[in-house]
Amino acid sequence: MTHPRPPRSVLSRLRSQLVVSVQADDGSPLRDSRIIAALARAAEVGGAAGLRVRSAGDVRAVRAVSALPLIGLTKTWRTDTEVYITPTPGEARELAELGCELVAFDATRRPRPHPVAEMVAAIQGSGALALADVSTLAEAEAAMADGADVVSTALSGYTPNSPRQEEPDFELMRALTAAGIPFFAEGRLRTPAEAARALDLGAHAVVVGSAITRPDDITRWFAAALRDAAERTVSPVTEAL
Ligand SMILES: CC(=O)N[C@H](C=O)[C@@H](O)[C@H](O)[C@H](O)COP(=O)(O)O
Repeated sequence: MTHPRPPRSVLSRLRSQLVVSVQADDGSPLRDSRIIAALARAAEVGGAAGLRVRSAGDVRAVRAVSALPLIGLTKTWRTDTEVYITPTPGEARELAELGCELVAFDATRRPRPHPVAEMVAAIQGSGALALADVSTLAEAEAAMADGADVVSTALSGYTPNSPRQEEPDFELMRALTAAGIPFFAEGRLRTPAEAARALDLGAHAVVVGSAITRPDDITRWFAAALRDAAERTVSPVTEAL
């Protein structure tokens, strides 16, 4: 059976908009589809124009409460490959068939179970747009040549080929714009100012996850900052207590 691809107007709907990634990691107390659906609704109420959601179960739960465009993905860790974001055509097809307008998949240049072109064909053939998660400009160029509709900077900092850094990869954003490649800015965007800067650098849309939907991580950032500060100074007033 062939599926019509969603109109690319989904992309125009997302132009210059905020997409919220609503994911809970394994082991997080939030890893429950009902909680993910509530977080997704909260993001929608706050003004998100799209949602990025992990797993078929979470996609079903979010679809039931929101009509926003969905970017679906799976995270499947295997021993034979480092590729874990939607590694197989079967997973991609399931997400598209559940109604995700876009399916995100790892399009990095590492040993992979399925070629990028095969993933793109599976996604587009099931009626969704193919969002290639990349870590470098070269990977983005290759993914576009293989037919991807748009790329995301989601994997910069997480592959051997990309710089590990605390900041979002603004350099990669600049390079993608210079190369004329449409991209979603994603990864380590922590503040509204950083999100706005990504748009200034040419992002089509901006995807924010942890800073909005991972309170466990946000707590870690605050706790670590306080630990560092406490090592620097403790006020004598406090010391006396
Ligand atoms: C590297 C990887 O596996 N990224 C995942 C991709 O879906 C998610 O864990 C991130 O939360 C998402 O990319 C948004 O980024 P941030 O949470 O930094 O705003």
